Amino acid sequence: MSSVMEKEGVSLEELKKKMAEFAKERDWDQFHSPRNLLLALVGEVGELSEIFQWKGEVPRGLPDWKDEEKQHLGEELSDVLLYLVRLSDICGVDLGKAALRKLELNAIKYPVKLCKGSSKKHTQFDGDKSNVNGDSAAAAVDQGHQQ
Ligand SMILES: Nc1ccn([C@H]2C[C@H](O)[C@@H](COP(=O)(O)OP(=O)(O)OP(=O)(O)O)O2)c(=O)n1
Repeated sequence: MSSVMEKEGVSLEELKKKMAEFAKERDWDQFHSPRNLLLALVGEVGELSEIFQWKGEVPRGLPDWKDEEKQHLGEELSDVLLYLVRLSDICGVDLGKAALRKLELNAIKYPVKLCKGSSKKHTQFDGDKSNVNGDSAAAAVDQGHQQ
């Protein structure tokens, strides 16, 4: 166990394999259907939200939180991540690739020159709307990948 906890970095692929092993050893594949995993994920997002509930805004880095509170936060964040990784796997989606593609789409939808310092949604930008059309952004990203 200590070797796992001392590890510096972890990949989505590793988490995917560990979740698959975890489920297989327990004969839980039967329960890990897309819908069940989605509901479990949403439940864990609820548990994560409870940690922040009624606290008001909290400063970045959570400097005033006790170690136990931060550890609990790490556990709930992990539950969300693990169910998300498992849901993606069971749905046949390569989450790492999908996330990288989405980052590229986001960069096209939110060009620095239009949105720097603004939290507006891309549909609210003035100016060149051709830059912020989701379909054309997707086509541009996918064409780039084919070249
Ligand atoms: N059928 C299941 C049940 C659990 N888990 C794994 C994924 C989560 O990381 C964690 C969730 O376990 P619990 O449902 O016991 O939830 P918590 O860990 O949040 O515990 P509690 O609800 O008691 O706070 O266990 C899983 O993969 N498949």
